Amino acid sequence: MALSLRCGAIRACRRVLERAFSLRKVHSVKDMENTLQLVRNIIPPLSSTKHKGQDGRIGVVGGCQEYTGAPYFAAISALKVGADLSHVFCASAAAPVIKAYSPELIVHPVLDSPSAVQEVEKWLPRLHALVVGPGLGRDDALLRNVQGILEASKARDIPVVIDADGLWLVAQQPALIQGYQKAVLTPNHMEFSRLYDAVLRGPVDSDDHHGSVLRLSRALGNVTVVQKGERDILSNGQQVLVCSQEGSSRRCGGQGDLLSGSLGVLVHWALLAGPEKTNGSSPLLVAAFGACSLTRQCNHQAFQKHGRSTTTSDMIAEVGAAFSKLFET
Ligand SMILES: NC(=O)C1=CN([C@@H]2O[C@H](COP(=O)(O)OP(=O)(O)OC[C@H]3O[C@@H](n4cnc5c(N)ncnc54)[C@H](O)[C@@H]3O)[C@@H](O)[C@H]2O)[C@@H](O)CC1
Ligand SMILES: Nc1ncnc2c1ncn2[C@@H]1O[C@H](COP(=O)(O)OP(=O)(O)OP(=O)(O)O)[C@@H](O)[C@H]1O
Ligand SMILES: [Mg+2]
Repeated sequence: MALSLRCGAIRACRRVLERAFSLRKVHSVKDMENTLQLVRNIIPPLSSTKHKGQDGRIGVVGGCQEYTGAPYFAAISALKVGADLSHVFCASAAAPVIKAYSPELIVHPVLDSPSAVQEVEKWLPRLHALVVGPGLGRDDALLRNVQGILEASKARDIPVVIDADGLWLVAQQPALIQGYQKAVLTPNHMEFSRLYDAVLRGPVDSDDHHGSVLRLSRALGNVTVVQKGERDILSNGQQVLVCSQEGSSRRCGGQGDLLSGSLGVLVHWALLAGPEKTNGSSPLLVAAFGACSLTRQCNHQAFQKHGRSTTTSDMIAEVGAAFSKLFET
């Protein structure tokens, strides 16, 4: 009798747990779908009445002697997502290489010039968003110039996506973006730990990913933070979103550059669309969710075709189809 009661209780308990688990799963899939719908709302319609430039003029600040692939991946991804013009502001040694990768990019060999800040500043009135950091490297003189470019961008209220070595700079000087509401940071695992340690003066709590992203965002004055990983965790210090769009197990270099370049365009579109299109959610969070989903979907599609040999170029070739699948359904 006692035994059968105990078995019954265990079965009931198991049912409750299974239900709770499946509800949580359904709920999170529903959340993802709701947020994808908000991304669809911010995408500008294609129209025959628009002129070149209206759907986005994006600048990537990065590229040095060692790294030419990263700024190329970011800038070409911006174009493939739907920007009309994509500029790269890089060190002089990187410029001919990046130009040779693609005739579609506008490449300015200015970052190591003594007048780098003024050279980039001339273009700022014509740019809708900047992506700062892919392939920038950590040379002190270049970083000083990028500091000036960030200050000039903030003064003009230009949205900035900060990635890779741009995050290295922010970890040295968090005040550079403290409280800037048009900044989105896209750290990978290492970049997140470095930034967290610099800003919160302690190690990340590896058992509390959501809380860690939320705390970093709050400590930076509600700057939007996207922690990339097995699941991407996004926060503006008030809300936390999780993107677990199916990708693959292939982790070749350059996927983060695809994400930051795409995000440059989506941030511009989201801010242009305004909060009524995002149903009260932060436009920057919606844009970031769109870029994370798109990158992971590109990874998924490329992996279906190329398996272990998948590279970031294969993922970029999937941007159009992945975009249609996620956002033009
Ligand atoms: N083709 C190119 O030109 C590329 C250049 N890149 C550039 O390379 C520079 C350095 O970027 P890194 O991302 O290497 O930055 P870091 O120098 O901070 O190194 C990150 C390190 O962390 C490791 N790592 C990543 N995820 C991890 C995890 N979950 N757990 C433990 N370790 C982990 C990586 O293997 C890497 O060695 C940047 O300028 C970046 O833009 C990259 O974007 C990749 C492609
Ligand atoms: N374990 C994982 N499983 C699935 N997707 C992942 C995983 N880790 C990262 N990603 C995805 O890969 C993309 C790039 O993240 P990653 O952490 O590789 O950036 P990164 O290190 O900055 O890349 P890059 O080489 O361009 O600098 C993101 O879209 C992220 O969601
Ligand atoms: Mg990176």
